[in-house]
Amino acid sequence: MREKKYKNAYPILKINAAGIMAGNTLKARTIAILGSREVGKSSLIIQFVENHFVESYHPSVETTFRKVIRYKGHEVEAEIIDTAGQVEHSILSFTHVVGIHGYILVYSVTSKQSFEMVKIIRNKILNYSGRESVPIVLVGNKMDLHQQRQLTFEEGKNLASHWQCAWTEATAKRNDNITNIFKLMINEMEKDINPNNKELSKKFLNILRSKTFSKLETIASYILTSIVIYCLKYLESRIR
Ligand SMILES: Nc1nc2c(ncn2[C@@H]2O[C@H](COP(=O)(O)OP(=O)(O)OP(=O)(O)O)[C@@H](O)[C@H]2O)c(=O)[nH]1
Repeated sequence: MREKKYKNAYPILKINAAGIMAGNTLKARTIAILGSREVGKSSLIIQFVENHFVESYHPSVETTFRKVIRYKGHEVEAEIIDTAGQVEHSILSFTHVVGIHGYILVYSVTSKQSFEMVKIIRNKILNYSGRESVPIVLVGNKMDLHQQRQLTFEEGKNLASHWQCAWTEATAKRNDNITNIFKLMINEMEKDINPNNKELSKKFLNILRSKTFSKLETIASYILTSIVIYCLKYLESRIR
């Protein structure tokens, strides 16, 4: 496997343990880009960081890029990890969830298999992190390849609404929606760190629902057990 060389690439995987406030507004955020091979992960990053498109394909070795992103009046120092494409036998390691603030999960609109792979990857992330949800932007790349499309716009959109995450289609080749992917990512990460009242009440309601549910189950099984005991005692007294 050849290692790609890029202007702004740092051939290291040094991950911050948490978001760091440097000065007043500069925040550091670590983003991992995951997905099947050849879906265009490196191309998306290179287009975003270096403003050009790489036509040739070389399988990636993990590489880290940095870019300062301006977002809602703040500057975010993004560390973007370009991972090697995931294949069935090598999906994700534990290092991909340590110190990562957000995930860009990429599929190609020309590959159903890559769409299935993002589902597997998300499950792995949730399992490793032990969380019910993490900040995710789902990206359907290669939207310029109309003739080769295997996935509709709606399929991507529906999956994202099921996961309650951000989603967009994009094309690294035509440079469409690339900056938007990273703005969506920052938005998702900020929501996760500073949830607004609506999101807080949603989370609270979910907890309440699950607690109420388990409470109801306990009460129901208590009542049922009491009835059975009462019936047995009644039968016993009748027999005597
Ligand atoms: N038509 C088209 N081709 C693209 C697009 N994005 C990437 N490609 C091409 O798809 C191939 C794979 O792109 P990469 O960026 O290397 O894919 P990757 O996901 O990083 O691949 P791995 O390193 O194996 O994980 C390259 O030949 C790119 O030129 C796109 O938006 N449209």
